[in-house]
Amino acid sequence: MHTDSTVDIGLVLPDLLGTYGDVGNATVLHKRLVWRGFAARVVPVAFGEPVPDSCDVYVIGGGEDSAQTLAVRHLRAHPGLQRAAARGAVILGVCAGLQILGESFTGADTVEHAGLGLLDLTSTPGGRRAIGEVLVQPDAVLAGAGEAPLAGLGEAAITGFENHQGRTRLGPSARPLGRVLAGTGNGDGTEGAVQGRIIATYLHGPVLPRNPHLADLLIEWVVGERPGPLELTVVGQLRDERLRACQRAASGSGQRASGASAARPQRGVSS
Ligand SMILES: NC(=O)CC[C@H](N)C(=O)O
Repeated sequence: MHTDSTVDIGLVLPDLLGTYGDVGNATVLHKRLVWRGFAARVVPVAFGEPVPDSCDVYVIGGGEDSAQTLAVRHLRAHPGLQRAAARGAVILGVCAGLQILGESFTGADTVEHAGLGLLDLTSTPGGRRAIGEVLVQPDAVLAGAGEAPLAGLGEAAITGFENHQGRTRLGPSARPLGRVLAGTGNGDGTEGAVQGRIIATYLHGPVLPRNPHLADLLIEWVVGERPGPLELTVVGQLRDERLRACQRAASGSGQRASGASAARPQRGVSS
């Protein structure tokens, strides 16, 4: 159980990394904590400010290549996030955030930029921009032989919206968040990355309002116990609507990812 009185949610560089409402991920964590009776606050960290290492959980969103390059320079110059990760802080990275948390990324400038080295992954530009709805089957269901399922995430599908040029290759220390059933994700049939208490994904939406089970997994890691259920009709409606849109994309178009997952049966896809 978390012992401090207040859960601090670090909102990392929302002025640079906040495309598609990604800052809403911090709002969702805050609300879902407060509704369960936890004291919580969002701690925005603006460009130019030092990065505190004291937060319990950090969210870092997406952005265009130029903003992403500025952001990584800032985060390397003020390594509070890296110190927090070393003591086990929970981190959610989205799109540019995913790439920044990795070992390196190459953007439109064709320069390889060093990342923060918190995730064993590298990102390089793909052939065409990946844009559209994404449907992901969590590895909790489709863990490979010898792989332990990602405890706490359950079988429910993850949905989101992607818009990125980068493709990401995971190293042996990271595992994917799931398998792509519609969309592109990492570009090899997998989506996102999990390593220790860090989860990263290409999914905007933002991802946490659309996937409350993912929000609650992060909260479980932060507070040290499984949070109780929240019955929120509007959240269920949003989830159902976005799942239907993703399933249409999965069954219809040429949006499917290249890679093994596209051929996998859609067993266990649930909300
Ligand atoms: N949406 C994003 O965060 C984009 C990330 C990165 N600039 C890319 O295009 O791959």
